[in-house]
Amino acid sequence: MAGVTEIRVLTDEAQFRAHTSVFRRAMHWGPPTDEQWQVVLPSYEPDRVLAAFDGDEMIGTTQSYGSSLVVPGGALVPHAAISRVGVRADYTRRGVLTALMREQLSTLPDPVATLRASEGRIYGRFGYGLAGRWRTVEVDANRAVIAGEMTGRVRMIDQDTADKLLPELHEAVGRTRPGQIGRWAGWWARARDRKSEAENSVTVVHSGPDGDDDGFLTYKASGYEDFKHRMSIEDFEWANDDAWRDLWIYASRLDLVDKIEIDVALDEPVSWLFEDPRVVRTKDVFDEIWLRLVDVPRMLQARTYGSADPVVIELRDRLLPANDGRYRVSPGGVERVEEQADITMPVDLLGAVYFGDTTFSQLAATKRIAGTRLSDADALFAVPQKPYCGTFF
Ligand SMILES: CC(=O)SCCNC(=O)CCNC(=O)[C@H](O)C(C)(C)COP(=O)(O)OP(=O)(O)OC[C@H]1O[C@@H](n2cnc3c(N)ncnc32)[C@H](O)[C@@H]1OP(=O)(O)O
Repeated sequence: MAGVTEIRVLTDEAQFRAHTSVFRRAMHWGPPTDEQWQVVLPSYEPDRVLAAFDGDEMIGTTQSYGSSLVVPGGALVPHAAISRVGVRADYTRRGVLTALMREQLSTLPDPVATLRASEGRIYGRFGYGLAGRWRTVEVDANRAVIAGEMTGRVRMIDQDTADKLLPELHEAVGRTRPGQIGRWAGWWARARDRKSEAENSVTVVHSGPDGDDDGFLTYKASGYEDFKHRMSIEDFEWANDDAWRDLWIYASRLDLVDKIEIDVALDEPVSWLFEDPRVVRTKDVFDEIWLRLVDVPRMLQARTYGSADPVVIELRDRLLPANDGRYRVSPGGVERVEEQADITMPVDLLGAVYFGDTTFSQLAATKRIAGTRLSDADALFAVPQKPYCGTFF
């Protein structure tokens, strides 16, 4: 659509509302009502909203939310959460999204971006790699026995208290695992609204023996049948193993609950909690984090590495050529070099291995990358914990 599509930064509320409508239409949803719009508005952050225009008509959208991201080793880096990507159905497959992505990536203030993809084939070409997945598990609550008692205390809080406490608790306990992100004001506004719609949404907070709050759980029940419910855990964060285990004890001992459903990290050891590990069944594994390394040198420096001999990676980045080049990765850090490369790969696949959800050897087996010294690269990028975000946007 060269020559017709113009990308503009949107600045006022009327444009933001049109932006939401164009995106929602692309998703086959209707425009927001006045009431819905009041909930959506706080998610529009100045300088982060882009739209494609054909003359005066808005035909495509994208935006980002300012956030933070935990990388392997525990550092927190500024992060753009990308959302509301849509192109009007009468303008698709003419390069509108390509123009939006180009502009967005070249103007982002953050060194890294992530998104949740509606389809698996859209974002690789723009340098996003599938970097983390979640596992949906179902627990048979009737047979779910956890031996022993709680070490701390769980208390139920009302909605007003949750509105104040959860953002603070998330800052304190919800940004420890690689892949977890800071939540922005608009995210909390949507979460509050969803909870007020579901009148039976409940939040409990955990405190340890010292009395300090160190975890929380938000859940709701549905599907009442034969006096039993299905319980969905919608938000669950903790600072330590005791808080995690105590909150699971609470959930598994709730009366009138038949099944518990929750999305967890691939390596969360839920089955080991229960006397009978078969009470936990994996229903699905699905992609969660699509990661775009925007400033590759900075992001490679931000994470830590395992011990192995150094490896030189030659990187190609079609949309951000400043990232092109060779990087020598060693346990002590990363530097740009001119020497011969061991492994050659595009930026989306560097995103895929960045959190350690997949490995260089696995990608080489599929012929997606080529190279030698793959096991050294695997050891350098190996992580003790699988990535998981747990914040949907
Ligand atoms: C983070 C989020 O918000 S996820 C939500 C994403 N939005 C949606 O799914 C809403 C419905 N879909 C849409 O709005 C549009 O189809 C979009 C945004 C996915 C794509 O927009 P388009 O303007 O058609 O993309 P564009 O024309 O730039 O396509 C670039 C390339 O990607 C390919 N492509 C685009 N969308 C898809 C897709 N859904 N499946 C497969 N290939 C695709 C195109 O074929 C094209 O390939 P080419 O360069 O080899 O010719």
